[in-house]
Amino acid sequence: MGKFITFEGIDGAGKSTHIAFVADYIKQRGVELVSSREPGGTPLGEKLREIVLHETMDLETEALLVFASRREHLAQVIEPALKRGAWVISDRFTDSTFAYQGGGRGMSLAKLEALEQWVHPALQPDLTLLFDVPLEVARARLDATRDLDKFEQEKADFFAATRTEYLRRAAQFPQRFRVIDSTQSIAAIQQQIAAILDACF
Ligand SMILES: Nc1ncnc2c1ncn2[C@@H]1O[C@H](COP(=O)(O)OP(=O)(O)O)[C@@H](O)[C@H]1O
Ligand SMILES: Cc1cn([C@H]2C[C@H](O)[C@@H](COP(=O)(O)OP(=O)(O)O)O2)c(=O)[nH]c1=O
Repeated sequence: MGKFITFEGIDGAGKSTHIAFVADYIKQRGVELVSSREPGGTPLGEKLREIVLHETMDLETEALLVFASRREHLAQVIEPALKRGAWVISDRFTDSTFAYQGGGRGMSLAKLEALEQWVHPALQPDLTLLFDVPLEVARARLDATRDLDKFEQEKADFFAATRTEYLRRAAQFPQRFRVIDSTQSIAAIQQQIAAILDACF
């Protein structure tokens, strides 16, 4: 079996910045690597991503759509890759649903746990890198760079609740989570990530 590594954090925390670095670091070890993202990662999942990121909908519809995208991602990409011994890195996975639909929007965590049990009863990431920053830092980074999607336009209290739920998950599953202080410089963060990855080989 390969290894499954997920990247998490509130929008603007710096996740995307480090994915290419991690991909290169793993490939240098001669390991087959699959790099993917959620919502998305498959043709159907990418269609669902467009809908989830840009349309207003009932909260439970939103949760069901991200889990539908995930089921397809697992079936088509993640599970076959891990079985053949490849490593998979995913920009977001189920912790995002707990943080955004659970923490941010207030959906019952018990319902999300039921969906998680349904969609991937036996699989959890081997490693989850949680990029953690204060809200003001994330907001300033976002404002400086890009047009904002539906989630990125949410207010500070939404992201405060999202961040709190991420940190709760990290405390609940300390064996797979590594919380990275993303106020550090990019170089310092990459040094920390390299040390974390070295321990995985
Ligand atoms: N450690 C850092 N220090 C300063 N700027 C950063 C840092 N990490 C990321 N950034 C910048 O912040 C912005 C958002 O980063 P990004 O990786 O796109 O965040 P995310 O994928 O978590 O939403 C980008 O312009 C990026 O260059
Ligand atoms: C995977 C997932 C993502 N999301 C949200 C979080 C992000 O705001 C958004 C995906 O954006 P993101 O992955 O941050 O992409 P980009 O870097 O292009 O902005 O989807 C959920 O609300 N629930 C989920 O389960």
